[in-house]
Amino acid sequence: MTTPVVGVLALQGDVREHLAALTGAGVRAVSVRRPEELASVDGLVIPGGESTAISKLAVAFGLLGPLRERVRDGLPVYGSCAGMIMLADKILDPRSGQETVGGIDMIVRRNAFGRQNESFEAAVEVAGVPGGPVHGVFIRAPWVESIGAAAEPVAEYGGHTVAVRQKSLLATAFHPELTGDHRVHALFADMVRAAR
Ligand SMILES: NC(=O)CC[C@H](N)C(=O)O
Repeated sequence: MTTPVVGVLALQGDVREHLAALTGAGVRAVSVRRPEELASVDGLVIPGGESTAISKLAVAFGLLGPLRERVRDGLPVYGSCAGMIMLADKILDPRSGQETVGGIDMIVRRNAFGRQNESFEAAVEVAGVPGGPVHGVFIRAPWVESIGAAAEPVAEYGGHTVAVRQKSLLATAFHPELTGDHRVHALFADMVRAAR
């Protein structure tokens, strides 16, 4: 089987770090900025950054509709932090005009762990990631306020769900792409291979 091609939505956020982590996890990583680019990938990462900006740029670049369509058709997608917010069916405190792609049956609270200067790092056990806890970097991180029957919590921190999986969709409130540990991206790469 050929190596899967995984895109990173390159509108705003830490795109380069995800490209590097995906390469480290053994897939071919490419930037996605246009609908034609989205059409040709086997999986997609929505990076950390600012979900309001990513949402507005997705609309401006004509990507929101195609993103929703590909998610509906089963495209594997992994979202970290702002990307988790983009994958939520509902967010509690959207800025005006903020849209999500949706796909995961959950309600997410933005900036739930506090402001930039309340960012923190913690060891987090993630179901499906072997070899012990991952080093979770939480930067103005969301948490999952509530989760529907279709979705499965795969990590908790401080009494809150901080990672979720629903079929071929994966979301983490933290940023494994900033740590040099590629195990979460490797889990996602396996999900992409399984979906092909
Ligand atoms: N590190 C992050 O991606 C922060 C997410 C940001 N708080 C948002 O609402 O989009």
